[in-house]
Amino acid sequence: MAAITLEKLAHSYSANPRGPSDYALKPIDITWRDGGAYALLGPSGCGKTTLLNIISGLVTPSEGRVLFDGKDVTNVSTERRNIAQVFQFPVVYDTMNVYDNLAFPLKNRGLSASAVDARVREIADMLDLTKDLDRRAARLTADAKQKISLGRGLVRSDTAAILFDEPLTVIDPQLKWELRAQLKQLHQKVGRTMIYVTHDQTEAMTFADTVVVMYDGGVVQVGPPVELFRRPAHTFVGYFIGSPGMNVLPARIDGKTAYIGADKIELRRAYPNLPAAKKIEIGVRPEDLTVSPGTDGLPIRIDRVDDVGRMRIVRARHEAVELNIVVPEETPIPVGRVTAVPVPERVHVYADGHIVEGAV
Ligand SMILES: Nc1ncnc2c1ncn2[C@@H]1O[C@H](COP(=O)(O)OP(=O)(O)OP(=O)(O)O)[C@@H](O)[C@H]1O
Repeated sequence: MAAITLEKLAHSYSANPRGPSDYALKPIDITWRDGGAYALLGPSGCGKTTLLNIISGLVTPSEGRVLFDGKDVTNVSTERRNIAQVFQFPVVYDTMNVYDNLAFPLKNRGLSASAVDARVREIADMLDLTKDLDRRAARLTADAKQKISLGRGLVRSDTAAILFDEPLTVIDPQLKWELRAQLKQLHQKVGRTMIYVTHDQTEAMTFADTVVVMYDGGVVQVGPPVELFRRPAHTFVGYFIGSPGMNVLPARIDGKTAYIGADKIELRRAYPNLPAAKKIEIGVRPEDLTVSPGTDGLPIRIDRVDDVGRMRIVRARHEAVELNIVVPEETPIPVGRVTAVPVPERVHVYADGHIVEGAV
C-alpha cells in the first residue's frame, strides 16, 4: 500500500507545448492517502486516463513528479511500481479456469500453494465467483469475465494501489448496481489505496470517500461526495454532479444582495471583494429552491413539470434563464404568479466559474 503524491504534475502529448491548450493535464498538486478510496470523475477527454496512466507508469509526465510513500517513482517502470490495474474490458486467460485466472498473479509472485489457495477462495467468495471456480473463463459471460478481472486486481495483498479504469462499462445495468456496492465493501475489506476512473457520477459517489473532479485537463475540486453536492467549488462541478445539475444565473452583487436581471435575492454573506472584470454568477441546486405563491424570490414562469417517481422536476424560467426546481412528490405546486425561493445559505457566488467566499 502507498500514499500517492502528484507534485507539480502536468502533461502534454506535444513535444513543444506552446500554451495551456496544448496540455492534456494542467499542473496538479495532490496527495492521495494510503488506503483511501478515490474516484477521478470528469467528462470524456478531460484527462482522466492520462492521469491514471501516469500513476501506473504507462505514460511519463512531461513535468513534475510522482511519489509513492514519498519515494520518487516518476521514471520507474510499471512492473516495478507494483500497481494492479482493472480496465474497461476483461483481461482474462480464456483457456484457464476461473481459479487459475485468480491464482496467476499470486503464483507469479512465488506464493506457496496453500497461501494461493486461501487467497483465491477469499476473493472468489467476495465476488460471488466460488461456484464458477472450475469453469473455463471462455465459457463465461462478459459480466463474469469482468468480475474475474476485478478479482485479479484485488487478489494480491502487496500492491501499492489498485487502479480501475471505467471497470463497469461492460456490466449489465442490473448487476452494475450490485457490483458498485460490492466494490465499496471490498475496499473496506482489503483496505488498499484505490483509484477509480469514471465519467459516471453515481459510480464515483458510491465508490469513493474522496472524489477528484476533472475538467478540461485540470482538477477543479477534491472532496467527499457531500461537499461536491453542497458546495461545488466550480460551476462545472455544480452542473456535472447532481441530476438535474445546479442552476447558474448571471448576477450582480452589492453587499448581501444579488441582483438577477430586474429582481433580487438576499444572501447570507457579503462579497465586498468581487473582481470587477470577471463574470459573476450565482449557483443554487434545484433541491434548494422552492416554488412559492408569495412575492419573495425570483418571479418564474413554469414551462412544464416532469414526474420522475419520488419527486417532480419543475422546469421554469426566470426571464430568459432556465431553472430547475425539485419538488417532493407529496408537496403541492402552486399555480398562477409564483416565485423561486432559495435556501439562503445554499446560494453560492462564482467569479469566472470559481466559488468566492463571502464575508459574514
Ligand atoms: N496518446 C495520445 N496522444 C495525443 N493526445 C492524446 C493521447 N491520449 C490522449 N490524448 C488527448 O489528451 C486529452 C485527454 O485524454 P484522456 O484520454 O486522458 O481523457 P479521458 O478523460 O480519459 O477521456 P475518455 O473518458 O474519453 O477516455 C484528450 O484531448 C485526448 O485527445
